[in-house]
Amino acid sequence: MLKIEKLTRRFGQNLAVNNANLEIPDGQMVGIIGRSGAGKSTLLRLLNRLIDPSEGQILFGDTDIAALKGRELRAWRSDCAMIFQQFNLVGRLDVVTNVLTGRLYDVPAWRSMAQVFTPRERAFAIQALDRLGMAHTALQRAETLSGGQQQRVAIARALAQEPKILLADEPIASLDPMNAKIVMDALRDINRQDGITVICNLHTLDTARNYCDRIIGMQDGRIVFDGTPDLLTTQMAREIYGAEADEAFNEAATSTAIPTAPAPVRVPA
Ligand SMILES: Nc1ncnc2c1ncn2[C@@H]1O[C@H](COP(=O)(O)OP(=O)(O)OP(=O)(O)O)[C@@H](O)[C@H]1O
Repeated sequence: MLKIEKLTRRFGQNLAVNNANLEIPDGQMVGIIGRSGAGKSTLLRLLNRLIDPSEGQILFGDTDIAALKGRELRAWRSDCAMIFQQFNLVGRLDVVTNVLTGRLYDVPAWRSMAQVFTPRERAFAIQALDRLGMAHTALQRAETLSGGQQQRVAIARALAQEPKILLADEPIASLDPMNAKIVMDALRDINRQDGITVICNLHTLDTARNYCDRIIGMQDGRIVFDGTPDLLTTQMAREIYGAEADEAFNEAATSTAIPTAPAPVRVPA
């Protein structure tokens, strides 16, 4: 169980996360929605301690996450893998090495600097890639992959950490609908098959509704909705998104619906 109590993060006078309380049982798939600047990314970054809370508590079981330091903090960051909108792969490195960096917390410094990994670690990385349908790209440089493929590699890298929680910060915001669906299906499979808790910031409402057991709505740093998708009325969703409601409701733009025809190919001039 992940529990946050009165969690607050200030940037100067700005309350990015304001007195948030949540209990997330193991194995849930949670979508966080809200307009730009609502505090979604800050909440995720607090959870894996990329940033520190100004006030409040983060508890995982009996562990006080906000108090962790040094090796224990590194172990928590590894337990709590994160994927990002922009994938954050090292473009000039091959795919399998990118995935292996997911295990660096567990590898002595000299081996990580020299990028020396054991056959067992390599086999584990290939297995993670295979789950995402990406094993055939193992020796390709990451920068040669499409955005959708890069995000699948980023998920494989997260899996290589053997996390308990997977945090995803707008994982499909840069992807076309077909790739968005592949990535969301992969996150759901990992959640269902491995029992890993998935907490995912999502901009489009229909994606949150289609994939998540639970939706959390944020507005100006506060949690203003917390419930199952069927409890989120259109009126409530419109209030959460405010001026961005039309964009968030616009399924054609970034939703996970499969397009009926292939996207047009742009021919270079
Ligand atoms: N490092 C920072 N320094 C100063 N202010 C910050 C910082 N990070 C976030 N903020 C502010 O905190 C608030 C919440 O930002 P956050 O990125 O968490 O929102 P968000 O809901 O994830 O938005 P988006 O969907 O645009 O990513 C915003 O007002 C933002 O400007």
